[in-house]
Amino acid sequence: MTNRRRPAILVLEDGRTFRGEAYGSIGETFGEAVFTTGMTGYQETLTDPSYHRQVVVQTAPHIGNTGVNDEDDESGRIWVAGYVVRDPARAGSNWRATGTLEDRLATEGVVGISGVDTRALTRHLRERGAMRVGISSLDDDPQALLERVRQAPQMVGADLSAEVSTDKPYTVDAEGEHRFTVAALDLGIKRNVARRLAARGVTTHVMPLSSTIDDLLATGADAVFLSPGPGDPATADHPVALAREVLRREIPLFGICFGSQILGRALGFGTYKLGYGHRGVNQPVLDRATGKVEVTSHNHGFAVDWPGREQGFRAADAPLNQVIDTDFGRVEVSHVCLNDNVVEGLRAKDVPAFTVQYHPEAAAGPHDADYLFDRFAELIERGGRPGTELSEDERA
Ligand SMILES: NC(=O)CC[C@H](N)C(=O)O
Repeated sequence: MTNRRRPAILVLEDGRTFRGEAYGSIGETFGEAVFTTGMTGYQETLTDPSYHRQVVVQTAPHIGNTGVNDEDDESGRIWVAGYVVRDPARAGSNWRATGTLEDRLATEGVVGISGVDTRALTRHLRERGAMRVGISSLDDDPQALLERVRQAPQMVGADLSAEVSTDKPYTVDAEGEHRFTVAALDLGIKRNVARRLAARGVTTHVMPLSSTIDDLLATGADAVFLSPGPGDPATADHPVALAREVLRREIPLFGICFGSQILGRALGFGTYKLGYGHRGVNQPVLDRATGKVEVTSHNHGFAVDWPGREQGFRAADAPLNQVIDTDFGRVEVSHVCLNDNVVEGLRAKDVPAFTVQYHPEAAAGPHDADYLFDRFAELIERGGRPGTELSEDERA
């Protein structure tokens, strides 16, 4: 099912237009245009629920080379609202492949465009910021499409958790001997989170968005996990209230990405929209406690606001021992992005909670940050005594 020769157009909300060819499904789609710089892992990107309502631009010029397979999905479907590539592989080939990427996009109704100068498009988004976009292989009139783009919903203010969360709880069993039980609030969880926990003897109960604190605790949870997910964290009032219940009870808490923004809000910080976000697999992050730099996978358009940011204060410049007093005691910035000083992790000192804004569960990697799942397991093992998440080795 190849529609490669049918013309398609891409129109950004500021009117910039790119012409290309239909890729995937024929049709029309709208969303927030974002670029990702990952050279690998397109299947994981496409199936990551955090990309719900986003039109993803791949800066890597060749996409689809290894086809798609039955093992690498991060959820049960493709979530991106649209897909923009430069030069799709004419054939997908890999020992694990079960089909081609374009057929899968078409089967799942994902409208894409190929033959676009994705470098020019990325530079535009980097200069002007993430914005709404439309792709059409039905209508060749950019002006008419532009009007529809401008009617599409914005990402700021988008409350999307209910659209991606599981309807019913389900369980992912520990591998080998069971050590701990974690209740994971599903705001758009990726499969590899539960796998990384399972590898540490953790049984994970993945819980729907509507869960109450009693529902979470009824699983027998030793700890709570707040998942990544799409949308504007400023809208996530129920998860924030739930996180505050967890903090109040001093139950160990770990969160990733959207989960990190929710912990930030639960502690009393705001969140804000980044110009064009961080999306890719080679973002340098400093762990301020150990001084180590890790190369990490990111996918976020919002971040936790830090006192003084708007006046030019950079979290990375804060003295290592600087803590901020919150409703739940002292908190420190544990991780920062070395590209732009965005807050990439929070650690509470008086309650057992820590989070990162990036993806230690990243598949296809990198795996530098996998140690964070060890820190979580150690925190649970110590009965949630806070402020000591560093392992013996890291403290030495
Ligand atoms: N991957 C995520 O959890 C993304 C969180 C949030 N939707 C953001 O864009 O910042």
